[in-house]
Amino acid sequence: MSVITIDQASRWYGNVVAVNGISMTVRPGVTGLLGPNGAGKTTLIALMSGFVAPSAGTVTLDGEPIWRHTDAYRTIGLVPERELSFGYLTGRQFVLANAELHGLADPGAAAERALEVVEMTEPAGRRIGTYSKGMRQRVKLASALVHDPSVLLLDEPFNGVDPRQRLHLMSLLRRMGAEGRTVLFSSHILEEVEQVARQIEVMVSGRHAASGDFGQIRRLMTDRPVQYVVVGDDDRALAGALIAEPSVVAVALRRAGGVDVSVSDFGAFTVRLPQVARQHGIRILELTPTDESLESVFAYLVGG
Ligand SMILES: Nc1ncnc2c1ncn2[C@@H]1O[C@H](COP(=O)(O)OP(=O)(O)OP(=O)(O)O)[C@@H](O)[C@H]1O
Repeated sequence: MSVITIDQASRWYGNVVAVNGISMTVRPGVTGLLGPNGAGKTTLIALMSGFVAPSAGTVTLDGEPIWRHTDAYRTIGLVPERELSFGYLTGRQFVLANAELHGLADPGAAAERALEVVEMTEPAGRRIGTYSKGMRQRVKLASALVHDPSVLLLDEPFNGVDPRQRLHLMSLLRRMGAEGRTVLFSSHILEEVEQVARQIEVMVSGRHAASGDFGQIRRLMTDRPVQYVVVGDDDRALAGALIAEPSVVAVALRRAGGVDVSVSDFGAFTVRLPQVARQHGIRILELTPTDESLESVFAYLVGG
């Protein structure tokens, strides 16, 4: 069982601060590192895998600093975001080369075992250049697993992977976590993180913006001002009734039909909307959130 502890860690490149005073603990099981592009996820993963040194603060594995610590490297497997540039090698050759680099006693057996875990034994004799995106991800995962690490770090592993392969990868990560490995993966998609991770850490603009299980993060993201379009069978009456609600901060009739509603208290609004409609004899035909993009959620978290 391995634990990564990040304590007030920062990393800057010239005057760009990629990671800014982050403290978090990554324990066995699956953790999702959620944040928009450029949030510093790749840099934080590089700090955790010992690829870059913190400019300030510490990053430790079971109490030992990771940077320049060979034993830590033997415990960590990294699946980087970048594409494999070894298209001319077969999957098997690539995984075997990694097994040899680790100086394993029986690299051949280790490579076969890792290929089997990711279900790539059959296509392993083909060149990587002929693989689909999902297959390339699985080969990267096999090479990260070849030395049986207790920590597995994956940078955007689901990017560009088709839905079937995505489900396969998700169940693999869940299994790794259930086996007691410390698994952390980054993503900019909340739904993706929710499906796999027990613990979610949110990063925005280099900072640690939130931490919790998916229920807590979901609540945090929904307890924020939200915009809706509500369409009823009498929009003017609906607008009049809604503006009297304390959970509503603004209403506007839309030219195309329906009412734009700004809501300050999402929970109260969802309870009150059907009650208000019933009281005024209005039928609600449609209710659509209009600013559910993750960017607006992140903007709220940073501001808040
Ligand atoms: N080697 C580097 N030299 C200079 N700036 C860098 C370097 N690596 C990262 N940065 C900068 O640090 C910030 C965080 O980048 P990082 O790649 O860690 O974010 P990210 O959350 O992984 O984003 P993405 O998902 O787009 O890769 C960005 O502003 C980036 O331009």
